[in-house]
Parts: sequence; structure tokens; C-alpha cells
Amino acid sequence: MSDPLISVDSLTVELGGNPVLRDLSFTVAPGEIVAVVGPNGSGKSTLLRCLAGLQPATAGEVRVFGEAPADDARFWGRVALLSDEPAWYPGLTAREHLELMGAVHTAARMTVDAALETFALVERADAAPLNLSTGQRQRLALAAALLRPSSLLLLDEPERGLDAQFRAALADLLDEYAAEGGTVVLATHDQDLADHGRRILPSGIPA
Ligand SMILES: Nc1ncnc2c1ncn2[C@@H]1O[C@H](COP(=O)(O)OP(=O)(O)OP(=O)(O)O)[C@@H](O)[C@H]1O
Repeated sequence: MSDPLISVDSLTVELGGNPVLRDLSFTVAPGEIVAVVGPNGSGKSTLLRCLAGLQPATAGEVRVFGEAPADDARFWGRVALLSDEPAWYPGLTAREHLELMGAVHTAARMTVDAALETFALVERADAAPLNLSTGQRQRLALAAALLRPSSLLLLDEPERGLDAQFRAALADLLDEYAAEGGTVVLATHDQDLADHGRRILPSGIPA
């Protein structure tokens, strides 16, 4: 069996003096889709932030690609994160945001035109993100995350604002990403999306 891509060992995180994650242990194999599920406030976003190296552990250890996640170019060269709404660049259109992503990252996973098509943004490509609908903006954020090359995708509630049709399309996109060897960890309240992965609770136990 291959080494785990993610390994979390006895992770405890306290925020404001309260334990949010307690003694959490689990591993994720390369090519797996893992859905972190659970009620509001159960610690899903906190866990994703730990995997992204954005939230330090109070105790225990997180390893991604065999190392502690580091906020550096090497780590972010392999990891794509979608969490809160990104900061959009004033004056740039939806298409230009994707072009920027394509220009920064060599070996993009898809062309800008393909991304606009896949994320149903062709007709709004020349609009500024803030003039898009909530769901269209979420599709743009997803397009940017999936256009850049990565081998680990961390998605916090990617379903936010998406209609039922696009939620189903997103599930297929995640399956394709995993079929290419990519690994996905998503926090979600969407039952169908969660069904596309192995479900765990923020306590680490299967859901
Ligand atoms: N900076 C903070 N200081 C103190 N407590 C915090 C902080 N950030 C989050 N919390 C608390 O930590 C707990 C876990 O929050 P988290 O955002 O990880 O939950 P979640 O499962 O992602 O919730 P949701 O489904 O609502 O997105 C919550 O009780 C929240 O109020």
C-alpha cells in the first residue's frame, strides 16, 4: 500500500481556550476523496485549515506529503485551496482572473476557455467577479482552483451558492480529479457530494 498523502496523528486544536478538535487521527491515501461532514461548528473548517498549514495544532501532528504543511511555494505548488471567497482583483474580468492563474502556473490543468466552458461562465467571462451572481462567483473560484496544477485539493463547502445541476457537475469534476491521481478533502453539508468520498467526522471517525 502507498504511503498516506495526509496523516493526522492525535491532533488537538483549541480556539479561544475551547477544544475544537480533540485527539484526532486519520490518514488519506493518494487518489482518495474524503468528505468531512458534521454540524455547524463541529470543526470542519478548522481541520481544513490545519491541513493547509493555516492553523497551528495545539497538540499532535499533521503531515501532508510526509511533512508538516508549510506556507511556502513548494507546498502551495502542490495544494489548491478553496475556502472563503477569494480577494478579487479590482478591474479584472472573470476571464482575466483565470488568465492570471494560467500565467502564474505553468502546466495548467485546462485552458482558460475550457475552464470558462466547464464552469458555465462563457457568457459572463467579461464581467467583473463582483458583478456575477453568488453561484457564478463560486464557480469562478472553483475554476481558478481547478485550473492550476495541484495534487491535493482542499475545498471548504464548495457547494456554497451552487444550484443542484452544478453540484452534480462538481461531483463529476472531483471524481475526474481523483481519477487523475489527485487527492481531495472537502468539508461539505451536501449529502450527494459527501457520497462521492469516504465520510469522516471532524473527530476522525467514519460518518
Ligand atoms: N478564532 C476563533 N476563536 C474561537 N473560536 C473559534 C474561532 N474560529 C472558530 N471557532 C469555533 O470553533 C468551532 C469550530 O468552527 P469551524 O468553523 O471549524 O466549524 P465548521 O464545522 O466548519 O462549521 P460550519 O459548518 O458552520 O462551517 C466553532 O464552535 C467556532 O465557533
